[in-house]
Formats: sequence, structure tokens, C-alpha cells
Amino acid sequence: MKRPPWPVLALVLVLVGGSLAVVTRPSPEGPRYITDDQGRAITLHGFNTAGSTKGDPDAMPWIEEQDVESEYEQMGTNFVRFLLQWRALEPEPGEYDEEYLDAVAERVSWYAERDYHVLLDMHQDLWGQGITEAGRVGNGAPEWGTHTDGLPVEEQEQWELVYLEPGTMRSFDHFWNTTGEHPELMDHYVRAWRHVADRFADEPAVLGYDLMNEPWGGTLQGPDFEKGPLAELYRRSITAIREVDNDSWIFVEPQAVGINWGLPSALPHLDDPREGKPRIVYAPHIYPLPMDMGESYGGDENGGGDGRSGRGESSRVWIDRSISLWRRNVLATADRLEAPIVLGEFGLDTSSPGAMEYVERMLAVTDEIGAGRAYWSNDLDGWGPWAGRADGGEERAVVPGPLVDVMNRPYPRAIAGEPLAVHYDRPTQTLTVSFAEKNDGSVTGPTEIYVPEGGFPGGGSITSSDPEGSWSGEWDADRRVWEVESAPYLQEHELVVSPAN
Ligand SMILES: CN(C)c1ccc(C(=O)NC[C@H]2N[C@H](CO)[C@@H](O)[C@@H]2O)cc1
Repeated sequence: MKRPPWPVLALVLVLVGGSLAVVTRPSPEGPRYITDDQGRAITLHGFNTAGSTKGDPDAMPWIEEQDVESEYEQMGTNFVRFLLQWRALEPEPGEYDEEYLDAVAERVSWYAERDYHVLLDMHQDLWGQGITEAGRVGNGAPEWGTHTDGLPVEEQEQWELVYLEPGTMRSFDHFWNTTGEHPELMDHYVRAWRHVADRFADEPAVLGYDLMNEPWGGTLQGPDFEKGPLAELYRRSITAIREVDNDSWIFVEPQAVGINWGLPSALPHLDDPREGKPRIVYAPHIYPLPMDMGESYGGDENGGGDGRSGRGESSRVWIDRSISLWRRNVLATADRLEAPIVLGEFGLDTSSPGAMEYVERMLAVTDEIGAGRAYWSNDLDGWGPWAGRADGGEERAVVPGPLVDVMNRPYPRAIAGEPLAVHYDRPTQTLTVSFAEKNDGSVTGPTEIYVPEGGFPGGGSITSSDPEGSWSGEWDADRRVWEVESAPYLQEHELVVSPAN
């Protein structure tokens, strides 16, 4: 398929996105944030685990418990977007597989024992395995919930194009009730979420539920989809979950197409009937269009260099423009939803030119907007942090790739107040965290800052804007975490962590 030159496409993206962005709301207020059971603002920093779940017969990720230990030891992460599969949860209509949920619970415990926050993601791509006879494409939905009506679904070299196959479109149209022929499908999906929430409501490590991965509207696209059946699914799921779980956070995604590239979402505000403040999280993904078209983050930020073989202006310039568009539109949507932001997916081939600088860029952007982030993904496939497993031996430990050093950075796991700014300066390896007291008695724990071992033996050094003697910093060598108690009589605090002197 001859592709129009990507600068033309990217220009269209910026113009379309820009014009749409003009009609979106004015620039939003500051970021909101997710709080833990001690009332602290938490920074979610971690991975999607795992892409391998999609094709696993048991719908389980490739990892073993030792790999969670390795992840913490080598990167100090505190968050996992854990993929679920509806096909495994509800293999027959109305029948839930408790052994599957037991296996999920076992893996949740691996993270819980290491103080991780677990987001349960009802994952789908291309609806489900049942869209083709061979079952080689698609994941998520059970066979009994897959109605292609015999329309063709041809596998494609570019997997995304299978979304446009007639049988795939029809499967989604039935789920969203665009056809009016299978209203029971969304009923089952909502009840499945209620069942999951009932199971994990009392599991402190389960932070929340990501209601549907990368929704696709079938023949219904854009605002008609997002404000129509997608919002209906979310409202019904929120209501059902709140019947059994008052405290978990409920994550909602925009439609994937267009919004992953940075275009504005039309997702409407979603009420949360829980007792207390709403706990709805806006959870977009980012995959800049030039990268979707095969460009790398190579070259330099001034347009020089070569982000592609022998071609002109660096694709990095266009990717940076996409990121800026994404940032602006994500903030506008989160403002409309009155919700904190978690970037549910970002990632790329770690061997591509400029890959680590792209990851650094996205970590910086999420810090700037106060968003959590989960890298896509924790797999042994060249995108993930691991180069593979060591050969032989009982341990079969995972071998770090270039991503490990980038993800292994200082960050504020939990902030004992209202975050004002978080900034990590890579060249000096200095983290600055500023926050304000909430003065409402809701915060009952210290600020926690993770620090990697490399360059920070003994935790490096930590300073506070509070006067000497009015604050304290305890170094937990096992967890590699600074626990900081700030002076309660001061309204604002700034902590700075830097390498050992
Ligand atoms: C046409 N549609 C609906 C579409 C196209 C492309 C993606 C995508 O690249 N997604 C990015 C990554 N996210 C999934 C897992 O959620 C990964 O498999 C993709 O690489 C999604 C949807």
C-alpha cells in the first residue's frame, strides 16, 4: 500500500488536531492525582504485564514471581497494568471461572508483597480470538460473545487493519448494540466487571479497574461513539462496580484511534456514585502517528539528523509535535472529566534510533502533567525491559536491556500532600518534588521517594526547603526509599534528591 509521505500525514494530524483542539476547553487547571489509603498522592510508575497474556491458553502472563522481584530490584517500579481476558473470566455466558480468578489473585499477591499498585485491565484487541477460524488474531472476548455473522475477516500484514474487516466490525457493532440484535453482550460484560470487583474489593493492592482496552466503535466512530455507547458502557460498569466496591479507582479510556495519536477525545464527564470524592481516572494511551507509520525518534530535536533512512527533516520534530498535541488534549479531557490521568500505554521497539530518548521524553511529560504511566510492555519481545532470560540454571534470571536504566530513576512513590511539581533532571540525576499541605487531616503517612542504587549509594543526598530540625528523612535501604516527614506548620515543601556527594 503506497503511503502518502508521512510529513503530509503528520501535517494533517497537526492541522486537524489543532483545529479540533481550538474547539476544546481552555487550558485546564493543575493536575489531579490518585491517593492511597494514607491520603497521599501516588505516582504510578510501571509496566503492562503482559502482552503474552493475549495468546496464553490460561490467559496468564509469562512472568514468575522471581520476575516481579527482579523488576523491583532493577527498576523500583510500583505499578502494574495487569491484563485480564474476558474469555477466561466468563468461558460460558453467566459462568465465571473461579480458578482463573484464583490465578489472577496469586499474581496480584506477588505484587502486593512488594507494595505495588495493581490495575486490572479488561484487555481486548480486535474483539477476540473468535473473529477468525484459526484464532491467531484478536484477544479478549469469549467465542460465545463473538458474532461475525459469517462476514469475512482476513488476517493482515498490519494487524491494525483487521479492525476494518467486515466480521470484526460486525462483532463490535453487536457489542455496542448498533445492530440492536445482541443487547445481552454488554449486559454480560457489565456483570463480569461486577464479579471481578466483588472478588478484589478487599484486596488493598488492587488499585482499580481499566474498563476496556483501546475501545473501537465499529461503524460508530468519534464523538457519536464516545458520548454514545462507550459512555453507556462506562456508566453501567461504574454503577455495577460500585454495588460491591466503593473505594477502587475506575479507569476509563477514550477510543484508541486518533486519540492515541494526540487528537482530542469527546469522552463526557462520568459521575461516580461512591460515597466520598469521585474516583474516576482518565487513562489514554500514546502512540504518535509518525511512529505508527514506522518512523523513529532518531535525529535531533532541531530537525537535523535523520529519523529515517536517507530522508529529510528528522521525524523527531513531528513526533514531538504529536506529543505536545497529545499533552494538551489529554489535559483538556481530564479537566472535563475532573479526573487524574494515568498513561496506560506508551512504548516502542527499544532497538529503534532514539528509543530511550523517547521513553525519557514520555517520563518527563507524565511528570509535568502529574500523570501515572505504564510502559507497553513487560514482554521478552524487544519492546520490554528484558533482553531475555539467562541461559540455563535454576534462576533463569531476566537479563536487563537498555530500558532498565531509563526506567530505574528516582521518583516520588507517594507525596504527603497536594503535588505542585515533579521534575527529574537526567544529566545531574536530580529529582525535585514540591507539594503543599492539604490541611484536612487526610494525610497520615510520609512522603516516599524511590532512589536507584546506581549513583545513589546509601540513597544519595536529600534536602528540604523546611528548616533544619523541622523535617526528617529516613533511608529504607531494603526498599531503597526515603521516607520524609515534613514540617506540618509550613504550607509548602520542596524536596531535592541527588547522587551522593
Ligand atoms: C484501528 N484501531 C482500533 C487501532 C489501531 C492501532 C492500535 C494500536 O496500535 N495500539 C497500540 C498498542 N496497544 C495494544 C495493546 O493495548 C498493542 O497491541 C498495540 O501495540 C489500536 C487500535
